[in-house]
Amino acid sequence: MASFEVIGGNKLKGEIIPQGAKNEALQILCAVLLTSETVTISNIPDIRDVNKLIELLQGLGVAVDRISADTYTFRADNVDLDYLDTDAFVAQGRAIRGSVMIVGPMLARFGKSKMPKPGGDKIGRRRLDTHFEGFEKLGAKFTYNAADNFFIATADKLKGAYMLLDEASVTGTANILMAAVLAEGTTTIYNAACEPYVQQLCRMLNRMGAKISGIGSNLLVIEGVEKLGGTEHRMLPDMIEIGSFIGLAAMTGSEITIKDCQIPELGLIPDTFRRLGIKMEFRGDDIHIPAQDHYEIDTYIDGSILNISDHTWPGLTPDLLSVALVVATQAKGTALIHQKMFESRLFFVDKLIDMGAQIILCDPHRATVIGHNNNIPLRGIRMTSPDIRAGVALLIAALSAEGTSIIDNVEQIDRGYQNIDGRLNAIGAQIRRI
Ligand SMILES: CC(=O)N[C@H]1[C@@H](OP(=O)(O)OP(=O)(O)OC[C@H]2O[C@@H](n3ccc(=O)[nH]c3=O)[C@H](O)[C@@H]2O)O[C@H](CO)[C@@H](O)[C@@H]1O
Ligand SMILES: C=C(OP(=O)(O)O)C(=O)O
Repeated sequence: MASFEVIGGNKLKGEIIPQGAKNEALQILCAVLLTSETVTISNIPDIRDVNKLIELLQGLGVAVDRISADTYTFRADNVDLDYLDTDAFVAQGRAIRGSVMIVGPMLARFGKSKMPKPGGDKIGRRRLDTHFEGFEKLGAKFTYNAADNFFIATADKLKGAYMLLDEASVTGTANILMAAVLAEGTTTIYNAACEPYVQQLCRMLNRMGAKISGIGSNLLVIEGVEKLGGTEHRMLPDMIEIGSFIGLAAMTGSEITIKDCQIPELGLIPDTFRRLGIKMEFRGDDIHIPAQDHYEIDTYIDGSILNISDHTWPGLTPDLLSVALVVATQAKGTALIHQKMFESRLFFVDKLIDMGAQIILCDPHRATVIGHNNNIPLRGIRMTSPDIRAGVALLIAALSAEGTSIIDNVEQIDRGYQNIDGRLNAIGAQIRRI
């Protein structure tokens, strides 16, 4: 288990380039299974979860070539279905959440798929019903083996169908979509998730020959096609990393320019941080955050307390609430952070309270944060990173704190942030991997 030793209190200064989007990458990589032709993907982040998924694809027989630091070609012309029965596959599937999205493409192209309960953050219940109910609507037979936690889906030929998803699941929508593109006839997915990750997947599938309309909405219509071909795809910058850097700049009073952000794809993210008092300027496609000694949380028109809560897209992504929460600890004013989707994602506030933050955990979903207006710095402590986004929030807290912090279990952060210590040290942070 690796740790970070963080010497806090330094102001950072400079430019930082966001990595390619982790959650988009996990979808896009699974889609290479839909064709026997070559798919070239660029801006792939070099992070643990993505590398593990690439290893899983290689295990399945996909030919993978790294043609530059962030660009790979994939060719799934010799897929080995027997690999699904190996211990290596089970270990790889269990390691990451994104592995579940091989089920849709495998089912569509080979009529068979299985998957152990996938990994990912332990942030509350993460059910997969939406995925498998969708496959069943397309005519697949689904069995769940409770003894070893295995999901199995088979189908002779998938048939297009109308479905109203029980929830707008991000990976569920991607999975069903990847099955539906090769189904016979028309599929309609209502209450579909429409995060930029899903939009990007739709665009890539259309370039491969799929016929998907309604992209960006919660109503996707897919006319099935016989086969898909190769394509090229470039990942968007990671919007969660961009939001994390905005929060980092505010908490450390730093002047940072985040390069090439694809600002129109960021939805409510910039405005959410603005409401927490963070000033930012769009310079072309860069986001410039000036050094600010103080920032003040907005209130609503009637003077009531700001509530930052998650929602399915185009609402605010739940993956940035931990960062918003840590930012509020040094703002002037009060905010209520309401994590609606996951019931175990706010428990990390214990560590922030130990560092001196004023937070009341109202219940598992809600925390009230009373900011210090930067008058009382957080104190460095030893802590463990419970999940990827709490991990980065704690790293931001440690970088702003007085003294030295140790953050254990930084593999959680490495799941989704590429060389974060190296990149932040390059703009003035003091982080040592121990
Ligand atoms: C690999 C990947 O892409 N992971 C992301 C994906 O996870 P993932 O696709 O696993 O998450 P889902 O969208 O399925 O659901 C997330 C949670 O929200 C709940 N829910 C979902 C939709 C809804 O309308 N109502 C509702 O309450 C679900 O029950 C679940 O607890 O989307 C999540 C929600 O944006 C993100 O946190 C994860 O980072
Ligand atoms: C929860 C997340 O990831 P995963 O779904 O891979 O656990 C996340 O990216 O914030």
